[in-house]
Amino acid sequence: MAQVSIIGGGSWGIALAVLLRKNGHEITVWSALEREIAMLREFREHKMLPGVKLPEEIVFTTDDREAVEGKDLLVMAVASSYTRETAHRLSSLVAPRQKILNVAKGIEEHTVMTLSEIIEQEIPQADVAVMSGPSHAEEVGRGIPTTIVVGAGTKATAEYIRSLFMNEVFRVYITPDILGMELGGALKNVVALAAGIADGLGYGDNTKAALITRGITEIARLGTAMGGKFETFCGLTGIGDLIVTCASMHSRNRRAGILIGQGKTCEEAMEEVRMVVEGVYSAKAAMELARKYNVQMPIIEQVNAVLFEGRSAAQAVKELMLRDKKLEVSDLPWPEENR
Ligand SMILES: NC(=O)C1=CN([C@@H]2O[C@H](COP(=O)(O)OP(=O)(O)OC[C@H]3O[C@@H](n4cnc5c(N)ncnc54)[C@H](OP(=O)(O)O)[C@@H]3O)[C@@H](O)[C@H]2O)C=CC1
Ligand SMILES: O=C(CO)COP(=O)(O)O
Repeated sequence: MAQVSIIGGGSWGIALAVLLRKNGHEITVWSALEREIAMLREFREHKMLPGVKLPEEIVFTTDDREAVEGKDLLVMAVASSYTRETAHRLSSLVAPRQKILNVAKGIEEHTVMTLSEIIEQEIPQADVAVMSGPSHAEEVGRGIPTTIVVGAGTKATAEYIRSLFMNEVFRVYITPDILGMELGGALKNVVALAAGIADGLGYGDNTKAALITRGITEIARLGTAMGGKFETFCGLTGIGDLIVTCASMHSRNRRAGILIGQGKTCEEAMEEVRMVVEGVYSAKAAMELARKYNVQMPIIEQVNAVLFEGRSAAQAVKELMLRDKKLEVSDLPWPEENR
């Protein structure tokens, strides 16, 4: 049995707390917000996971020391915009090579760093790993079969973390390609906003399939230019997570996109969804990275224009449809060129 702390009491952190408790581990849930902890203690349920009872044995705390000291694993489940300040706050309490698993998805806007890079910068003594894949908290909380990937700096760390999480409804794969995983997880949220916008405009399955397929092409183009492995973008943390996020009503990014497609502003949509819409924060960072690595990301460019420059959603779709004519796969030769 391991001692695990979940850092952040949002829906994903709580779903993972319930899963890990079912696997027999001792769980502490930490939040920076006293009010969140008081509600979880009192109601033993998270508002976004109705019907998922939080076992009595889970300890809830706002005490940093209680959350960190002596734990076998810290699961960083705060929204990406709080990753740096939370890591900074807890840093001095983290022991050398203490394991930290980031489960949030995002890229920091002003530094364009991935979340594991931020944690490593703030807590250099930690052994940092990531977990990502198609996994809505609402379904994991209900024990619906789910597959996911753990990436780590060593195989031993990845295998250890897998041993804590894996059970008959939660299958865990492992990989050394942390960068590819994190880029896939962050960038799919921006494409999911586009998929939601298309739904909000009343478009259909053809449009959705186009956005998913061309979206993963964009993600892989940037991701491989940055050093991620192409195969990772074809896997659970790439196309897998993109499909689930573009297709599911559980997705906050898709739901925010639908509202924007229906005519709401970005701020109004975020207000209405009332949970973290990570794609809005990753969109600008993605554009910055596209410029830095000199790759084309037309869908992500149009999402930025709609979110931040006042372009109408319908105009953005028109611009995507009428952009320069292209080959589908850029380096396939024509028969006549081989003669
Ligand atoms: N929900 C899902 O299905 C999945 C979510 N994720 C990722 O997990 C991350 C968290 O998402 P989710 O749990 O759904 O988000 P929620 O909107 O449910 O919760 C927001 C998170 O932000 C934290 N937070 C809010 N204010 C502060 C603060 N001042 N300081 C520190 N932390 C704060 C909350 O902590 P607290 O509650 O303690 O206040 C909570 O962990 C996101 O990056 C998301 O992309 C990944 C896979 C699945
Ligand atoms: O990452 C997720 C599922 O894998 C959750 O996506 P949303 O943040 O859009 O809800």
